[in-house]
Amino acid sequence: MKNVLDILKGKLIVSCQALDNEPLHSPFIMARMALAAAQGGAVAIRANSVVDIEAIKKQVSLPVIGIIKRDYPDSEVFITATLREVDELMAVKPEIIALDATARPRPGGQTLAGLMTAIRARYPSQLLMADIATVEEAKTAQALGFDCVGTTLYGYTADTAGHKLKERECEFLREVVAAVTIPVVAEGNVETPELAARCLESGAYTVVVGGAITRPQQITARFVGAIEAQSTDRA
Ligand SMILES: CC(=O)N[C@H](C=O)[C@@H](O)[C@H](O)[C@H](O)COP(=O)(O)O
Repeated sequence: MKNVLDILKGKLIVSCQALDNEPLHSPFIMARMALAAAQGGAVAIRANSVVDIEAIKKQVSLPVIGIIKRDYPDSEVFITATLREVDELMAVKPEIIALDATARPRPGGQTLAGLMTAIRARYPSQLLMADIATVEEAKTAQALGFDCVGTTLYGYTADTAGHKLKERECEFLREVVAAVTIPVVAEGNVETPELAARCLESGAYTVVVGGAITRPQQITARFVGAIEAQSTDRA
Protein backbone atom coordinates (compact mmCIF):
# COMPACT_ATOMS: atom_id res chain seq x y z
CA MET A 1 0.00 0.00 0.00
CA LYS A 2 1.43 3.36 -1.07
CA ASN A 3 1.67 5.95 1.64
CA VAL A 4 -0.67 8.91 1.32
CA LEU A 5 1.93 11.45 0.25
CA ASP A 6 3.13 9.10 -2.52
CA ILE A 7 -0.42 9.01 -3.92
CA LEU A 8 -0.45 12.82 -4.23
CA LYS A 9 2.86 13.22 -6.09
CA GLY A 10 2.46 15.07 -9.39
CA LYS A 11 -1.33 14.83 -9.23
CA LEU A 12 -4.44 16.94 -8.68
CA ILE A 13 -6.25 17.41 -5.37
CA VAL A 14 -9.68 19.05 -5.53
CA SER A 15 -10.88 21.24 -2.68
CA CYS A 16 -14.62 20.80 -2.14
CA GLN A 17 -15.68 23.61 0.17
CA ALA A 18 -18.71 25.86 0.53
CA LEU A 19 -19.12 27.96 3.66
CA ASP A 20 -22.56 28.69 5.11
CA ASN A 21 -22.78 31.95 3.14
CA GLU A 22 -22.17 30.17 -0.18
CA PRO A 23 -24.85 28.77 -2.51
CA LEU A 24 -23.57 25.15 -2.47
CA HIS A 25 -23.23 24.90 1.33
CA SER A 26 -24.28 21.30 1.98
CA PRO A 27 -22.50 18.04 2.88
CA PHE A 28 -24.59 16.26 0.22
CA ILE A 29 -23.41 18.65 -2.52
CA MET A 30 -19.77 18.55 -1.35
CA ALA A 31 -19.87 14.75 -1.45
CA ARG A 32 -21.20 14.90 -5.04
CA MET A 33 -18.48 17.44 -5.91
CA ALA A 34 -15.95 14.96 -4.53
CA LEU A 35 -17.45 12.18 -6.64
CA ALA A 36 -17.22 14.37 -9.75
CA ALA A 37 -13.60 15.20 -8.86
CA ALA A 38 -12.81 11.50 -8.45
CA GLN A 39 -14.42 10.71 -11.80
CA GLY A 40 -12.31 13.45 -13.38
CA GLY A 41 -9.08 11.98 -12.04
CA ALA A 42 -8.40 13.81 -8.78
CA VAL A 43 -6.37 11.70 -6.33
CA ALA A 44 -7.48 13.41 -3.11
CA ILE A 45 -10.01 15.86 -1.71
CA ARG A 46 -9.53 18.85 0.59
CA ALA A 47 -12.59 19.54 2.72
CA ASN A 48 -13.82 21.69 5.59
CA SER A 49 -15.87 20.45 8.58
CA VAL A 50 -16.67 17.11 10.14
CA VAL A 51 -20.05 16.78 8.42
CA ASP A 52 -18.61 17.44 4.94
CA ILE A 53 -15.71 15.02 5.44
CA GLU A 54 -18.07 12.35 6.76
CA ALA A 55 -20.31 12.69 3.68
CA ILE A 56 -17.32 12.79 1.30
CA LYS A 57 -15.77 9.65 2.81
CA LYS A 58 -19.06 7.79 2.28
CA GLN A 59 -19.07 8.84 -1.37
CA VAL A 60 -15.43 8.38 -2.46
CA SER A 61 -12.49 6.33 -1.26
CA LEU A 62 -9.89 9.04 -1.89
CA PRO A 63 -7.65 10.40 0.87
CA VAL A 64 -8.89 13.61 2.47
CA ILE A 65 -7.02 16.71 3.63
CA GLY A 66 -9.31 17.87 6.43
CA ILE A 67 -9.65 21.29 7.98
CA ILE A 68 -12.09 23.10 10.24
CA LYS A 69 -12.56 26.79 9.55
CA ARG A 70 -13.62 28.60 12.71
CA ASP A 71 -13.36 32.28 13.59
CA TYR A 72 -11.88 33.32 16.93
CA PRO A 73 -12.40 36.83 18.30
CA ASP A 74 -8.76 37.32 19.33
CA SER A 75 -7.01 36.07 16.17
CA GLU A 76 -7.09 36.15 12.37
CA VAL A 77 -6.12 32.48 12.28
CA PHE A 78 -9.15 30.46 11.15
CA ILE A 79 -7.99 27.21 9.50
CA THR A 80 -7.75 24.48 12.18
CA ALA A 81 -6.61 27.08 14.67
CA THR A 82 -6.45 25.05 17.91
CA LEU A 83 -6.29 21.52 19.32
CA ARG A 84 -10.08 21.60 19.64
CA GLU A 85 -10.48 21.51 15.83
CA VAL A 86 -7.85 18.76 15.52
CA ASP A 87 -9.73 16.67 18.13
CA GLU A 88 -13.00 17.19 16.23
CA LEU A 89 -11.40 16.21 12.91
CA MET A 90 -9.97 13.00 14.38
CA ALA A 91 -13.54 11.70 14.70
CA VAL A 92 -13.59 11.38 10.88
CA LYS A 93 -9.88 10.60 10.48
CA PRO A 94 -8.75 12.72 7.54
CA GLU A 95 -5.58 11.19 6.09
CA ILE A 96 -3.95 14.63 6.40
CA ILE A 97 -4.96 17.52 8.65
CA ALA A 98 -4.06 21.01 7.44
CA LEU A 99 -3.63 23.90 9.82
CA ASP A 100 -2.74 27.56 9.64
CA ALA A 101 1.01 27.78 10.17
CA THR A 102 1.40 31.51 9.62
CA ALA A 103 3.33 33.64 12.10
CA ARG A 104 0.14 35.50 13.09
CA PRO A 105 -0.97 35.51 16.75
CA ARG A 106 -3.09 32.44 17.49
CA PRO A 107 -6.25 32.17 19.61
CA GLY A 108 -5.56 32.29 23.32
CA GLY A 109 -1.97 33.37 22.70
CA GLN A 110 -0.89 29.80 21.88
CA THR A 111 2.24 29.36 19.78
CA LEU A 112 2.43 27.16 16.68
CA ALA A 113 5.26 25.22 18.34
CA GLY A 114 3.09 24.61 21.40
CA LEU A 115 0.17 23.46 19.26
CA MET A 116 2.41 21.10 17.27
CA THR A 117 3.78 19.55 20.46
CA ALA A 118 0.24 18.99 21.73
CA ILE A 119 -0.93 17.45 18.42
CA ARG A 120 2.10 15.16 18.12
CA ALA A 121 1.66 14.00 21.74
CA ARG A 122 -1.99 13.09 21.18
CA TYR A 123 -1.85 11.87 17.56
CA PRO A 124 1.76 10.85 16.85
CA SER A 125 1.14 9.26 13.44
CA GLN A 126 -1.22 11.88 11.98
CA LEU A 127 0.06 13.55 8.78
CA LEU A 128 0.04 17.33 9.10
CA MET A 129 0.09 20.02 6.40
CA ALA A 130 1.18 23.60 7.14
CA ASP A 131 -0.84 26.33 5.40
CA ILE A 132 1.62 29.22 5.03
CA ALA A 133 1.95 32.65 3.39
CA THR A 134 5.70 33.35 3.49
CA VAL A 135 8.97 31.52 2.84
CA GLU A 136 9.98 32.00 6.50
CA GLU A 137 6.77 30.32 7.62
CA ALA A 138 7.52 27.37 5.34
CA LYS A 139 10.96 26.97 6.90
CA THR A 140 9.50 27.18 10.41
CA ALA A 141 6.87 24.59 9.51
CA GLN A 142 9.56 22.19 8.33
CA ALA A 143 11.59 22.76 11.51
CA LEU A 144 8.49 22.04 13.62
CA GLY A 145 8.00 18.67 11.91
CA PHE A 146 5.11 19.26 9.51
CA ASP A 147 4.89 16.56 6.83
CA CYS A 148 4.18 18.96 3.96
CA VAL A 149 3.63 22.65 3.40
CA GLY A 150 1.03 24.46 1.28
CA THR A 151 0.98 27.97 -0.19
CA THR A 152 -2.69 28.16 0.82
CA LEU A 153 -2.52 31.48 2.67
CA TYR A 154 -0.30 33.39 0.23
CA GLY A 155 -2.37 36.45 -0.64
CA TYR A 156 -4.64 36.07 2.38
CA THR A 157 -2.58 37.62 5.20
CA ALA A 158 -2.05 41.34 5.86
CA ASP A 159 1.55 41.12 4.59
CA THR A 160 0.70 39.24 1.39
CA ALA A 161 -2.81 40.57 0.67
CA GLY A 162 -3.74 40.54 -2.99
CA HIS A 163 -0.78 38.45 -4.17
CA LYS A 164 -1.44 35.43 -6.35
CA LEU A 165 0.60 32.31 -7.02
CA LYS A 166 0.75 32.97 -10.77
CA GLU A 167 2.68 36.22 -10.38
CA ARG A 168 6.20 36.41 -11.88
CA GLU A 169 6.08 32.85 -13.23
CA CYS A 170 5.17 31.38 -9.81
CA GLU A 171 8.15 33.06 -8.12
CA PHE A 172 6.80 32.65 -4.57
CA LEU A 173 6.13 28.95 -5.10
CA ARG A 174 9.65 28.45 -6.51
CA GLU A 175 11.12 30.23 -3.48
CA VAL A 176 9.23 27.96 -1.09
CA VAL A 177 10.34 24.87 -3.04
CA ALA A 178 13.96 26.04 -2.81
CA ALA A 179 13.68 26.72 0.93
CA VAL A 180 12.39 23.36 2.22
CA THR A 181 12.85 19.65 1.59
CA ILE A 182 9.36 18.51 2.63
CA PRO A 183 6.74 18.28 -0.16
CA VAL A 184 5.30 21.65 -1.23
CA VAL A 185 1.61 21.79 -2.10
CA ALA A 186 0.66 24.54 -4.58
CA GLU A 187 -2.67 25.86 -3.35
CA GLY A 188 -4.61 29.09 -3.73
CA ASN A 189 -5.92 30.78 -6.86
CA VAL A 190 -4.82 28.03 -9.22
CA GLU A 191 -7.42 29.18 -11.73
CA THR A 192 -6.56 27.24 -14.88
CA PRO A 193 -5.32 23.80 -15.93
CA GLU A 194 -2.26 25.51 -17.46
CA LEU A 195 -1.39 27.16 -14.13
CA ALA A 196 -1.80 23.82 -12.31
CA ALA A 197 0.67 22.25 -14.74
CA ARG A 198 3.05 25.20 -14.34
CA CYS A 199 2.96 24.81 -10.54
CA LEU A 200 4.14 21.22 -10.89
CA GLU A 201 6.83 22.29 -13.38
CA SER A 202 7.91 24.90 -10.81
CA GLY A 203 8.65 22.15 -8.31
CA ALA A 204 5.37 21.74 -6.46
CA TYR A 205 4.88 18.17 -5.24
CA THR A 206 1.15 18.30 -5.83
CA VAL A 207 -1.52 20.90 -6.55
CA VAL A 208 -4.86 21.77 -4.91
CA VAL A 209 -7.56 23.43 -7.00
CA GLY A 210 -10.71 24.67 -5.29
CA GLY A 211 -12.91 27.44 -6.60
CA ALA A 212 -11.98 26.99 -10.26
CA ILE A 213 -13.64 23.56 -10.07
CA THR A 214 -16.09 23.62 -7.17
CA ARG A 215 -17.30 27.21 -6.77
CA PRO A 216 -19.64 27.90 -9.71
CA GLN A 217 -20.25 31.47 -8.57
CA GLN A 218 -16.51 32.16 -9.10
CA ILE A 219 -16.47 30.39 -12.45
CA THR A 220 -19.52 32.33 -13.62
CA ALA A 221 -18.02 35.65 -12.54
CA ARG A 222 -14.88 34.87 -14.56
CA PHE A 223 -16.96 34.29 -17.69
CA VAL A 224 -18.99 37.45 -17.06
CA GLY A 225 -15.79 39.44 -16.51
CA ALA A 226 -14.31 38.24 -19.80
CA ILE A 227 -17.50 39.01 -21.71
CA GLU A 228 -17.77 42.47 -20.19
CA ALA A 229 -14.10 43.24 -20.92
CA GLN A 230 -14.65 42.31 -24.55
CA SER A 231 -17.84 44.35 -24.91
CA THR A 232 -15.99 47.39 -23.44
CA ASP A 233 -13.25 46.86 -26.06
CA ARG A 234 -15.87 46.81 -28.83
CA ALA A 235 -17.66 49.95 -27.59
C1 LIG B 1 -7.73 31.29 2.00
C2 LIG B 1 -8.68 30.16 2.30
O1 LIG B 1 -9.57 30.29 3.10
N1 LIG B 1 -8.48 29.01 1.64
C3 LIG B 1 -9.30 27.85 1.86
C4 LIG B 1 -8.50 26.76 2.37
O2 LIG B 1 -8.86 25.66 2.57
C5 LIG B 1 -10.24 27.51 0.72
O3 LIG B 1 -11.31 28.44 0.79
C6 LIG B 1 -9.70 27.52 -0.73
O4 LIG B 1 -10.78 27.24 -1.58
C7 LIG B 1 -8.61 26.48 -0.99
O5 LIG B 1 -7.42 26.88 -0.36
C8 LIG B 1 -8.29 26.29 -2.48
O6 LIG B 1 -7.98 27.52 -3.07
P1 LIG B 1 -8.77 28.05 -4.37
O7 LIG B 1 -10.24 27.93 -4.11
O8 LIG B 1 -8.31 29.45 -4.56
O9 LIG B 1 -8.33 27.16 -5.52
